[in-house]
Amino acid sequence: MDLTVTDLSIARGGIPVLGHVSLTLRSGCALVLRGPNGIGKTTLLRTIAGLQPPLSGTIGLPSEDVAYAGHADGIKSTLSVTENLRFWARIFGTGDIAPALAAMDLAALAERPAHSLSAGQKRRLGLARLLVTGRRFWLLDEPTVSLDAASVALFARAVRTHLSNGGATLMATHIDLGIAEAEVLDLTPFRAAPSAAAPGGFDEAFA
Ligand SMILES: Nc1ncnc2c1ncn2[C@@H]1O[C@H](COP(=O)(O)OP(=O)(O)OP(=O)(O)O)[C@@H](O)[C@H]1O
Repeated sequence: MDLTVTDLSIARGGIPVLGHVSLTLRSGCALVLRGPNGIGKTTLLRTIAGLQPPLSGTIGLPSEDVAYAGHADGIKSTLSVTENLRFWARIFGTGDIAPALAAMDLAALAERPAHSLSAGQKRRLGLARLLVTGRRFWLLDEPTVSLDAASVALFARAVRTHLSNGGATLMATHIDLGIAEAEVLDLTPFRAAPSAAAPGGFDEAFA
């Protein structure tokens, strides 16, 4: 089954940001969301991930098949790298964490408490989490923030492997991951017309 988004309109903090977005993401494919700061890339990913409702339109996807990696890494700081991954493997009902440790070059850091990792190492752990979910559709918001060139290359390889195993990725990123088959969707033409904020609308508890 594909991930389909049809005629979706979305808001953030009560203010419409994007209107009438449609896209399809098929197995084995990567789609990159582009557009200027504030256009609504994060809001679109959050909506597709089910973290907020759309204003209108439909999202057709098997929600149990989606893994979302947002700006926060979702790491438990008092647990070690291994314990973090085992925790997520249990949540998602998967088993072996060794391939995820290897893919994101975390084996040497396996017993380190997560709070002692550098920003880039934490990001690698957050991305390794995707690998233990066993989920087919990865929704990724700026996945390469804090990563050095070698780690970006590791991540790009993990994405390519995921695609070749029938997975798919929808990601917002400003950098070129060198994934030849990736398509690009520029959200600029879907910017919502300016309108008044909904009553009480600006701030959101869930930023
Ligand atoms: N917590 C929030 N409460 C209210 N408005 C918000 C909140 N977070 C973002 N916004 C606004 O929603 C709009 C869309 O923001 P969003 O983060 O989706 O854009 P983006 O394309 O991901 O931006 P960037 O490239 O800077 O990450 C922007 O105008 C932003 O100011």
